[in-house]
Amino acid sequence: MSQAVTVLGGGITGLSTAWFLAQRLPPTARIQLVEGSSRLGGWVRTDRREVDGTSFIAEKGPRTLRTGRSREALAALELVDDLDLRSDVVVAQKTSAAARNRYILYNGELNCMPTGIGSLITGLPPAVRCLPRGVWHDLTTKSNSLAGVTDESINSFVSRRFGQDVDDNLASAVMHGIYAADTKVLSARALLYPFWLADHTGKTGVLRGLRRVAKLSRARNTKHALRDAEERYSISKRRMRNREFWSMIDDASMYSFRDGMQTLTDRLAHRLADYPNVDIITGQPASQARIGADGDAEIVLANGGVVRAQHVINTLPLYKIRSLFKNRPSNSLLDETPYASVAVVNVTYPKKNIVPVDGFGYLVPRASAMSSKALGVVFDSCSLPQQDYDAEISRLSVMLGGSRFDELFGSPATVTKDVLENAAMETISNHLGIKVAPSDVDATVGQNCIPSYTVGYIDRLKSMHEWVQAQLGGRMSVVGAAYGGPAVPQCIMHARDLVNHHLRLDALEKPQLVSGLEEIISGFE
Ligand SMILES: C=Cc1c2[nH]c(c1C)Cc1[nH]c(c(CCC(=O)O)c1C)Cc1[nH]c(c(C)c1CCC(=O)O)Cc1[nH]c(c(C)c1C=C)C2
Repeated sequence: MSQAVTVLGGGITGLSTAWFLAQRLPPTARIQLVEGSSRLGGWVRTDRREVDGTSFIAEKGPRTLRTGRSREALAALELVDDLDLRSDVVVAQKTSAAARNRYILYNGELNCMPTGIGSLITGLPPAVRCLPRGVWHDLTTKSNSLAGVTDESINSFVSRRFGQDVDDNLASAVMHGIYAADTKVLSARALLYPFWLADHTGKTGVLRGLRRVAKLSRARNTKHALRDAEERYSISKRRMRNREFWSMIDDASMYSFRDGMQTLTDRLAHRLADYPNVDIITGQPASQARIGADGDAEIVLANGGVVRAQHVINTLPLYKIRSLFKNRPSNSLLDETPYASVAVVNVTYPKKNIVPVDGFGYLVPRASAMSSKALGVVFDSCSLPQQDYDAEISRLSVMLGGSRFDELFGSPATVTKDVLENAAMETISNHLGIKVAPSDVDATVGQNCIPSYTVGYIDRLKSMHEWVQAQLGGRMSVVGAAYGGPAVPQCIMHARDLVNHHLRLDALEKPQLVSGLEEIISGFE
């Protein structure tokens, strides 16, 4: 058989993986992307809605991407550039209210997060007053990490070093906004790695230890000096070619596309379809993965069809990978990783500036959980007004559920739209005081959409590395939101890194001891 690589999953990770393969493999190599549902894009989904002749978008998943100089931000921007989406990009400038003002719900009021040292002079809002005390506590208290403990919850870590209030009012809110999960279960070692390391590798506490950790990580990064230099060179060439785009990005704190995030996945899907050596199979879930008689990897589809390849890049969520292997040995990451379900309720008003404050939106910390069914609200029209197309509208998104989904609304599989939409309207009325009737309300449930990196995650990731290597005789690797972080740019960067890594090792043609997790794991060493 001529070279063939199969990509399982047609979300942002699967599409990006197929794209990097198509870019780097010769045209004689077959690339087969298998998606179980009839739609590509996964959790990235932008609905177009129309009310009284006004058309607008409703973002159902991730809605903005971060700019900046991190490898992941640049990987996503390079992809946007290569897909010729530069003129579709809309940004929130660094100086905009959306970039500067982020709120936390505290005692029923919106408290604006400090943006700099100036906030100390203007006065800190009540939710944040615990922070200077917490910083002082960390600076003046020697390391109190427990000997022999290899991980702990973010709640335990933050309250041990900075005080319980800092977790109750601040850290829990931030983690709701990213993982829709509680800091009492999330891993400090996995999600706050530099801070956790600073505490565990010295006696000075977290903040004083950070300088030492930065030095260590600079020393470790020399390992990647060549790669980093190549990446810097590639960006500088792009800057020369498309000055206007890159300088717009330099001034921005986040971006999306005029017609929403799905622009990115749609363009990937269209460009992939143009490659004669890429086959996209939709509406056929993979039901089994096995080794065929000739030693190649085989993916059995629900209709009985079989897709053969020398290598399978599996981007499915862990709960779908579980069912692909008959009589498989147990694995703690596969078997024990919970996923959060989030309901996004898009609410549109026939009027501009409906929200009484300007900003990105607000998050609900644990301290306010009893007085709120929502995890947070995003002020979409304030963040990216370009997406309103000059219409007289205001768009908001209310995020519900997460770790309290079942307790508040029952099962995400059976909850009705009405229940969620009523909870969203109650949230908007109680927290923002908006009483006027919206022109459109639409709830969508993302069932099991965000993996929770719970305590012990890194050890489980290492065990997954071995488990993957043992499957399909070295002909499978994994990449996606459950490993190197759930943000879209992280998924894109890890897809690119995996393809480059496997090409270097020739692992896409011949079986090798690879898992796709090598670089992610080395980041924790
Ligand atoms: C559908 C709800 C989601 C919640 N978290 C995520 C989604 C898709 C995933 C996520 N959200 C953020 C990050 C970090 C991004 C980064 O660091 O670059 C991730 C992985 C941050 C974030 N949170 C909210 C927004 C609008 C953003 C910016 C990125 C994005 O658009 O996803 C708002 C928000 N998201 C959730 C809640 C509960 C919430 C509350 C206001 C859950």
